[in-house]
Amino acid sequence: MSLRSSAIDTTTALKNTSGVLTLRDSGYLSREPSVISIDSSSAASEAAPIQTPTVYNGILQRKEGSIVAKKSRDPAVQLTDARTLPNQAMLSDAARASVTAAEYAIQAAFQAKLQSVKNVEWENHVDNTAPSLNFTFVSDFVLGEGVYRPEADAHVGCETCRPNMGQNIGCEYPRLCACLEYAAVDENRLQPGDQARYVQYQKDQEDDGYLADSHGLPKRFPYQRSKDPQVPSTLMKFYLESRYPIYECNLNCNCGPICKSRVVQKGRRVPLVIFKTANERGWGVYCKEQLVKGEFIDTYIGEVLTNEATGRREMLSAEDRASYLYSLDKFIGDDPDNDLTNETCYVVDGQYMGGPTRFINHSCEPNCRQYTVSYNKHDLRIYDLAFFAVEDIPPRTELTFDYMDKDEEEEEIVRKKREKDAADPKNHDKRPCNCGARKCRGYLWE
Ligand SMILES: C[S@@+](CC[C@H](N)C(=O)[O-])C[C@H]1O[C@@H](n2cnc3c(N)ncnc32)[C@H](O)[C@@H]1O
Repeated sequence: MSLRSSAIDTTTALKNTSGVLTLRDSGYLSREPSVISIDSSSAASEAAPIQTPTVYNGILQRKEGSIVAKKSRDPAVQLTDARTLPNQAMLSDAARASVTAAEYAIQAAFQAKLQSVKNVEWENHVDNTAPSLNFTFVSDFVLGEGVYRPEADAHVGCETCRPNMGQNIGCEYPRLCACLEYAAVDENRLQPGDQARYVQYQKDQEDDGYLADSHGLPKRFPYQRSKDPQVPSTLMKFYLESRYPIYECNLNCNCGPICKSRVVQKGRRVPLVIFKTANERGWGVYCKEQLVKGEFIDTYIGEVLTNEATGRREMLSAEDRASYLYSLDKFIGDDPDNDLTNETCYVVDGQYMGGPTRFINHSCEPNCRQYTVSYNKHDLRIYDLAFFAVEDIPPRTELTFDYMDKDEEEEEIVRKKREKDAADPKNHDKRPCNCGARKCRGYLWE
């Protein structure tokens, strides 16, 4: 599971059936001016199929929160062919105008957007820009058309567990807790009587992967009490070092809210800052406080799209644009019905909607990693993408993760491969990586 090398155009013009051009956001305050153009002939036709606008000759006015295209009756208003914009007169006006006022307005507008997000600030010590206004902070996944997710009250919870259990480690029934049905087996706690069952489990794993039946075998709880009194809990070493999915207890579990198997679901508690990087990586994120190894940071959220909807967005995108796409492909191959494939799995798009983690940059030697966290073991399509610190991270250190989620390699091996890749002309169109790590692979995506 990795961040996809894909790009989405930031154009947000949507034309609804009433012929009104609606901006999904305050795009007209955008730092990068966008030319919005519609074909005036197709605008008149209610019944015409929605198509990408091409040319606009007329006036734009603000109406009930939308930008509306309107032809002027004033003969003094000259028609402008939008295909030739910006024209020479506009360019010379722009060259003379001060941009300071616009920059302040954009900064203030972004600051206003941030008000809705607890414990997140932004700063820029590099230039006067602010992050794109064409982005809305949300607090959960926003399901796109054709995306289905069972309601939280339909999740299967652990019934054997008693209220207020699990204060130390988890539900305290490592063999029986229903939530741990697919959790990693704890080989250290196998009893002699488990042997035959364990051999069968290993065979099942070949076919069923993460969904192999491990009922009755001792399982690993995901979290442990932290040594730092400021940090409630940290991810267990096994999970931190593996890519095994983490199963947390849910709304329907008997164990109650203080069970230790509830961390990611309680949300971010650390203060984050979105900041402008100085080396062509756009915006990045740091935490104002010290993070300890295994500490939960936040989840990656955004619009959850079908693969077709993602493909449509990708068609419109420019190749060199930043990518915010995350495929939810963790359980491909484990689905007993084989319905889940690269073509049918959902994709999280953080470009237009998301949280502060959508600004986290890539590093080939990262200090964070993204883990699969599920509350509904029967839903293989939607789960949380949760970031944890994989080392102690001092305050104000940029947070990074590996977009390709690669295993660590020896520096010398990486160096040789990087040099070979750099010499290969077929790599010259690839996006270069500016992470600056000693083990940098040279490119963001393969
Ligand atoms: C998920 S976004 C991260 C936030 C982004 N920097 C921004 O300003 O919105 C991913 C994009 O950030 C840029 N990026 C992230 N890490 C980078 C790196 N190590 N080197 C170069 N560009 C990077 C690339 O444009 C990439 O497509």
